[in-house]
Amino acid sequence: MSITVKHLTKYYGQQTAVNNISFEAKKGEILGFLGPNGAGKSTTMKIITGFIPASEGHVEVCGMDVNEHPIEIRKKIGYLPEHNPLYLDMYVKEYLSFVAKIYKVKNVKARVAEMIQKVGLEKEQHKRIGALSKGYRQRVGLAQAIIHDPEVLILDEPTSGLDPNQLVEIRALIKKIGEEKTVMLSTHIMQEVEAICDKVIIIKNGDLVANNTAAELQNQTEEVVIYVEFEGDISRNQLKTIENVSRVEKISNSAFLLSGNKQNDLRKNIASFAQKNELLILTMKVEEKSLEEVFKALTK
Ligand SMILES: Nc1ncnc2c1ncn2[C@@H]1O[C@H](COP(=O)(O)OP(=O)(O)OP(=O)(O)O)[C@@H](O)[C@H]1O
Repeated sequence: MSITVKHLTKYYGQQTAVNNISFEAKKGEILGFLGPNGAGKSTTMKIITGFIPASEGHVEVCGMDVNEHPIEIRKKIGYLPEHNPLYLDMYVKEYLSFVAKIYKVKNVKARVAEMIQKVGLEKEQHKRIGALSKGYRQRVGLAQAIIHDPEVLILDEPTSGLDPNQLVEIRALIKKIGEEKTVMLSTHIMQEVEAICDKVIIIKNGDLVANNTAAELQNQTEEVVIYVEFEGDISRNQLKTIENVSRVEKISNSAFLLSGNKQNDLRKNIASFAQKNELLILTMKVEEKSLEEVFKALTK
């Protein structure tokens, strides 16, 4: 395992920020770490990277305890903190060389040039960091996180505040990096998880509420929703009489969303209802429950 977290708890004074959570990430996996504001994501990431100590529990990175091997662990981890603490007065190349030297990277000049190319900073490489846009600062943050070729990358909200184009580019970059490394990234954005993550962990008020693949999460719900469109107008009340239909939502006079329990195949009941009432069905399809809705249900 690249990351093993067992019964991790963190108290800040009286407050329990992380409450007895356990999870693992395999080598080469991209793990999405989700939760509402204040759920405990940054706290967990800071403990994994060895920046703050746990109150209780055990964290291993690449098979090593983070408390027992703090220096070794830092060589194996690349970390992009939530508030990417860049030195704004330094130039891009100067800063990356500085970081490379801290990590005792061999052939600093070549490595910095390689990172600049990898994260797409060629055009901005001679600028002062303070003069860069948010998206380019994030790229500098990513470059510093991978400059020492770590096995594990911890990225705290790497795409927050980016414009839609930058978002797509940074996601693609993370996905590419994830082909070789284990990545754990925190986010509020469900689509991000759908787009790049192999596994999803959701926390709420410090408690772990889900640990699944994105597809498993989508299937977790008991409810099925079916979109039906009839040839003519039909009333909501009529549709409510269909066996096992628990909810009817009107889209138009002839189109509705019918909900029921997954256990019952509502489509058959809808079809026989239409037949009995001599109605013609133009469209009938099962609606995919979005991960966004699953997230809302688990964290409300
Ligand atoms: N140094 C600290 N001292 C006291 N309380 C803290 C400290 N750091 C975090 N907290 C509290 O711990 C809880 C979890 O915070 P954390 O930053 O880990 O959440 P998060 O999930 O990363 O939130 P966000 O999505 O808003 O960044 C919050 O209630 C926060 O106020």
